[in-house]
Amino acid sequence: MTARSVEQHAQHVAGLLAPLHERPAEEIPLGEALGRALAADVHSPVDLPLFRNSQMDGYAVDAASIASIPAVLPVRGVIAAGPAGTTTHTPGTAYRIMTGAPIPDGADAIVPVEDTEAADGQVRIERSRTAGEFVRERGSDVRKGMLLLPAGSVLAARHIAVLAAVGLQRILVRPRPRIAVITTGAELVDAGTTLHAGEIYDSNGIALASSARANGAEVVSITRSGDDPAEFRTLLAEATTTADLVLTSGGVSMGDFEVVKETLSPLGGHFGHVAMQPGGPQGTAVVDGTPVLNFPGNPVSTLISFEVFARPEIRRAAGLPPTEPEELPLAAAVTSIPGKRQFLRARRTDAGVELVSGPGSHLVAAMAWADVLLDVPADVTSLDAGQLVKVIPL
Ligand SMILES: Nc1nc2c(c(=O)[nH]1)N[C@H]1C(S)=C(S)[C@@H](COP(=O)(O)OP(=O)(O)OC[C@H]3O[C@@H](n4cnc5c(N)ncnc54)[C@H](O)[C@@H]3O)O[C@H]1N2
Ligand code: MOO
Repeated sequence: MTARSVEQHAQHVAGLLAPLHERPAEEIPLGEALGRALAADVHSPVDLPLFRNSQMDGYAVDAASIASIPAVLPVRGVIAAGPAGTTTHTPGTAYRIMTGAPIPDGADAIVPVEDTEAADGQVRIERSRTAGEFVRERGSDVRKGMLLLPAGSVLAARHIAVLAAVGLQRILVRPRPRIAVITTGAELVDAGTTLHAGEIYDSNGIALASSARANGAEVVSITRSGDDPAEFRTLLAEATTTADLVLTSGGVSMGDFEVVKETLSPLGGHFGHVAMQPGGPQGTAVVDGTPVLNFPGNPVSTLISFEVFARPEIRRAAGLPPTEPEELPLAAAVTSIPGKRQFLRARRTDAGVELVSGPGSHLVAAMAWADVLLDVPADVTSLDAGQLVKVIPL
């Protein structure tokens, strides 16, 4: 059986995952919007600042009255930031005013308190100010109706700040793909369980779920099946009721207990080899109308399969920008397997990109130490020190 290329399999996966991109935008509270992508342009419903206000704690005056200094002006009152009626300025007088408080109509400058001395209902001003100084004009930041943030903006705290400042409570964002994770293997147990001979901790469940979340997905369930096809089929049926995409790990290769392959092959699943390492054995299926990606069980294979096949589609569905590969020099020469695209674990150093491990797909600690995958094309078997190479940021 000839292996598919990575590009061919990625294209096949993209076709299966097309429904992820058709889900409608959803309206959510602003407080839950961190990291979400705006589904539509947001225009400001108001001017910002909302009203003309003081930039300093000090005195609201008219610049003309303090043109010659020192000037001594009667203080007509105190204006705090907060609910207030309108006040009107009389030339030659001052109001004590706080930062953010509305400026009296007719006042055109604020004198910071540091440049003043108050006594007996009067203020002595030691320094002139020109009209407009320390005055925050209404609409000087944004005008009502102006584009605040374009569709596609991925909301960071600063974006949420301005949406809150204009008083928006709910916003329209791209939906998060709902993902279910099923791990398989009779050897798997939860952390915190006493290990018996032959057992290992299930790391792929939490790893795939974390990968999905890190790329904008909502994880609806993480479950685990032993090697019994009926058990796996039941979990799958449950998963497809809530998920837009199911990710599985393990059970896809050439062993006697390949629960995923055994269950899904008769249901029209496709299982075969992709010319890559790690991540060679791959499966795909559509179950009850829901796409299912079947990644190999080795911990590094599972994570790299996610990076290569699932991450681009999940990010796109969530409205997140793609992770762009980088070109960096190689610290030391590298050899690679002929005929397979290799994704080697590496990290950026001052000397260039450096491998952190050999190619073994069980080396889960080395995967953690990597910050990039060195992407070696299938037809390349050696790379020289200093050569520019393609890396995929993790
Ligand atoms: N005769 C052949 N054997 C294998 C081939 C092959 O082509 N011919 N391919 C190898 C490659 S490459 C990979 S990758 C694995 C894929 O195997 P499966 O997807 O069937 O995965 P399992 O056999 O279930 O597990 C492989 C390995 O990973 C460990 N594992 C599985 N699930 C988890 C988990 N949730 N958390 C932590 N570790 C997990 C499992 O214990 C095994 O060690 O097949 C090769 N064999
Ligand atoms: O291709 Mo498998 O995923 O190396 O270990």
